[in-house]
Amino acid sequence: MIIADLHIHSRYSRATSRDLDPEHLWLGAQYKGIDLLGTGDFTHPEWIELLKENLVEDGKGAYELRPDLAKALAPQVPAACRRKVRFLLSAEISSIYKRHGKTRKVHSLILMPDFESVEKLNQRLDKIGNIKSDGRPILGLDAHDLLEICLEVDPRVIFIPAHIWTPWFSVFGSKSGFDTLEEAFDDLLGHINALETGLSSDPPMNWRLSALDRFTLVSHSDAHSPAKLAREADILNCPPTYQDLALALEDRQGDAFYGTLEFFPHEGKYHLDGHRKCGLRLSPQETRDLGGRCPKCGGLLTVGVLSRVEDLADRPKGYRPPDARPFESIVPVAEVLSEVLQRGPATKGVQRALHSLLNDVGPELYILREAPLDLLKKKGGELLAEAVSRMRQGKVILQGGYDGEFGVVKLFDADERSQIKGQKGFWDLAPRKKAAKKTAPEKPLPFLKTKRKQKATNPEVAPGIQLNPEQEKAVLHADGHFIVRAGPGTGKTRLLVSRALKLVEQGLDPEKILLLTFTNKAALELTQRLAQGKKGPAPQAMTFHTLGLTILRELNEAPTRLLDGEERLSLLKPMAKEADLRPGDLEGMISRAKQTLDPVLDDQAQGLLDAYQKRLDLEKALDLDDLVLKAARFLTDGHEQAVKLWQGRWDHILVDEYQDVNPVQTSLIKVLCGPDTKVAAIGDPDQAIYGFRGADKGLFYRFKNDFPGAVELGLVKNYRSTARILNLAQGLMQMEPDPDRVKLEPICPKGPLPEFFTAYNPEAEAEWVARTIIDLLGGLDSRQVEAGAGQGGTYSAGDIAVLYRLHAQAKALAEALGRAGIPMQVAAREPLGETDPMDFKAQRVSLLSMHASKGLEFPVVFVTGLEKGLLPYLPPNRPPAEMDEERRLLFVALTRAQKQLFLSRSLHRTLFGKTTEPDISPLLEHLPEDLTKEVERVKRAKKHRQLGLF
Ligand SMILES: Nc1ncnc2c1ncn2[C@@H]1O[C@H](COP(=O)(O)OP(=O)(O)OP(=O)(O)O)[C@@H](O)[C@H]1O
Repeated sequence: MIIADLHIHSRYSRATSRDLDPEHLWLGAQYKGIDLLGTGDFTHPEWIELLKENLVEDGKGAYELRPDLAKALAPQVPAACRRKVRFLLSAEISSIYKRHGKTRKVHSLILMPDFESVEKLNQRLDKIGNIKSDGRPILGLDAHDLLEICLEVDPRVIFIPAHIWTPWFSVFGSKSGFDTLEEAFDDLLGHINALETGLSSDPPMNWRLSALDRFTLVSHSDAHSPAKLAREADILNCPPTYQDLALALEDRQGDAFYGTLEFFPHEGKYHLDGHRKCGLRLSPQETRDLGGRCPKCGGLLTVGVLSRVEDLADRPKGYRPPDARPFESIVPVAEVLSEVLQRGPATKGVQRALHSLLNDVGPELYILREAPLDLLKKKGGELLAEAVSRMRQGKVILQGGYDGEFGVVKLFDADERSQIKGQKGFWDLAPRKKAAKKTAPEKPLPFLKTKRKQKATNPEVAPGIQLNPEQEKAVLHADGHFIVRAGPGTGKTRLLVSRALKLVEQGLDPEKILLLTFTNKAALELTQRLAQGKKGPAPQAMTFHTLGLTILRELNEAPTRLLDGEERLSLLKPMAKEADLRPGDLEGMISRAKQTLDPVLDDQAQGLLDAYQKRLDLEKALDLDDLVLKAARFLTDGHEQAVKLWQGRWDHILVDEYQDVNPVQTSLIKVLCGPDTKVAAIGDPDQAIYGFRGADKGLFYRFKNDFPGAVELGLVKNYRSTARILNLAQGLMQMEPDPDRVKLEPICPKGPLPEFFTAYNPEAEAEWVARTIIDLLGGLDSRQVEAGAGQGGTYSAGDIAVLYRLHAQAKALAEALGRAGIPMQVAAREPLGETDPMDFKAQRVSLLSMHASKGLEFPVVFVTGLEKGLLPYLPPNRPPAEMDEERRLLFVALTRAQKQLFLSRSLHRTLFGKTTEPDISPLLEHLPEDLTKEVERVKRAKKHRQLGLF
């Protein structure tokens, strides 16, 4: 028989002992009596490097400590404890994701046969999330998809749902788990052969679920320090190799998997139910009687493992399946000695006694399970022998743990103890100073004390949702051109798609309908929504650029080369130098000139534009601006043939985001109109944010002139944001009066007040964002949950966006979120290179610029850097950004939020190498104070420790 402990952590995991390196693990395994040990944390790049240096293959399918290291350490191992220790490569991954509308937090234990497969897996995971900041990384990846990736990397993977009953972080967890394994793993469940039962449950509890019969029930320590190794473990009846382990777990008939060593589940932190804050420990029945609410504070009770098992069980208490494996319940030797000696398990006295037992008797598991009682009596005294004997017979006094509070397992009560002779062992003990303390209390974490209660506010939007009367009016509008003025969240995209589909439904050929938008992303989204649930051809959605290119191609005017932004800039650089201009400024000037058919330019500008155009002509190249410009010119210049081809090709042209059009785009639309073409434009002048690029929101107001006979419609019902978010956003816009603006009507409830945080510097601001996100996610690990973060948890990382004015702000934010282990992605400015297909599925916090947030929505939005200089942006040595446009940009940012909005600014800011102490953004200066709630200020930035936030 061999003992295996496959789930442990290294020093690279959060809140673990510094001693967790390969050498200490090797020593620890000998003291405990472990033959086969998981390495833990193989996803961490530094740990895996260390493992590669310090472990060698044993030639049979496992790893061992490098012989020279083992030799040097050998004198530290008592002769009675010496054994061969093998390692297998293991890791734990935390998946936090939304599935079927609920946030799930599921931990998985993964074993891989060799370094090669580990590296392949790490390469894939590295593309999906942050595996560098924590040995137990948090990914926004569905546990099912994680298993799929593992299987793709190496079908030999051993994938074990970890500690399956813990309330916060497991597949059956009461807080964020599933009711069945099928729900969690679908089609891939067949690849799972084992389940880890965790400290708070033992085999008899698991036997009550017939759904678990098919699985091997395994137990491991999940140790965060060498002392905790093997507090639970597997007993195997096979050689210590990867292959044999895999077979043992798979073969439920054979006896290669013998059984397990178990904690008394009562000692686990989540055995019973209760409310730690209120000091309430409850049985499952009591919880049920109380309706799941704490009678003292009314808060939700934490439902423990026993309750959860009873809820899901289909068999009575005491049922034992025919092929159930044996198990033994053990109490760690240090805890036994702590009772015998009546001092804390970590005290010197207990440690000394432990060492002498290791020398005289053997490793801890041998002491607990096999050592003759006579020998224990001889080496440790009668009380020790009695304690061990009681433990072996299960004669223990139990007080169940609950809501993060460890339970208590005692071997004697006070009277019994004094009746047994030879109380002390034979160890030489210093006088006792303090009463024994069972476990060191865990330090509370510095969470913000802002309490937030979350209620679902937005109505769940089903695909076939009803249009409201104003939307319907626009969808069905039949007479000529029209423009819809519609604020944020009023359903503009929905309206466009519905109108296009309605026209098809009414019998119009889909080819006669064109939808126009600005970005590839928006075009793709429209295309997908148009295709949804429809068979046959759908109307076409494309960008203005694509339209321009299509027209030029058909007219045989397509360029041989198309210059992207970067190529254009490098072409402009020498010209800019000569003219003593910044390349960016020259590019802006040229681009703006190309947004109108007849630009009015001064001589210098005209000269530069001509010179640039000559270079393009030489290379037979066009830039992106040229696509629309050239197409529009070709058609407006009266090329008869071309006009014939294109005019009236579409009966309906639907234009999204009309506030962002430029004069060339409008000219193109106009020239495409035949006598029967109807243009439907939709937009929001309050969201016009591309004036700096040549967009002209005046065109929105001039629509009726450009498209004669047009009428104006409006949408005012906002389906996205809570009333309080809208109050703030609309309050902001009052500084830009517009008699035609209509007040938005919130459909969602009031919601919480947006919170405003003032930080000392950008790092502190970023840390606040990270802490608040952890709180919103309900904690990323059990320490955070136990410190009070568990009240949140209705959100997943994908529900959250952090917005900033400049990409330069992203660094501090990404670093803080990365250190905290929060799954996140910084929106790339340029198109991404190669991405993992699973990348699209991963749920992460989005870090993106306010401009890039246009058209998106998130349940929770942070808008950071609300300072003068950033908003409005005052670039050094260049004209300041236009105040009104910056206000609209902020309006766009605020109105991305559905349920919760957080705002922040910093008292110091370093930009372009200069540190300033900026005032609050002047955009916010005149806002009534009661539109936001000020939250705690951070005075000084804390120095970062390796553990980041904590
Ligand atoms: N009639 C409706 N009933 C319920 N929900 C709706 C309705 N119309 C739109 N919505 C929902 O309102 C939200 C906002 O819609 P959409 O994204 O189309 O807004 P938008 O007007 O394009 O916003 P923005 O201008 O800010 O980008 C979406 O979640 C959408 O599903």
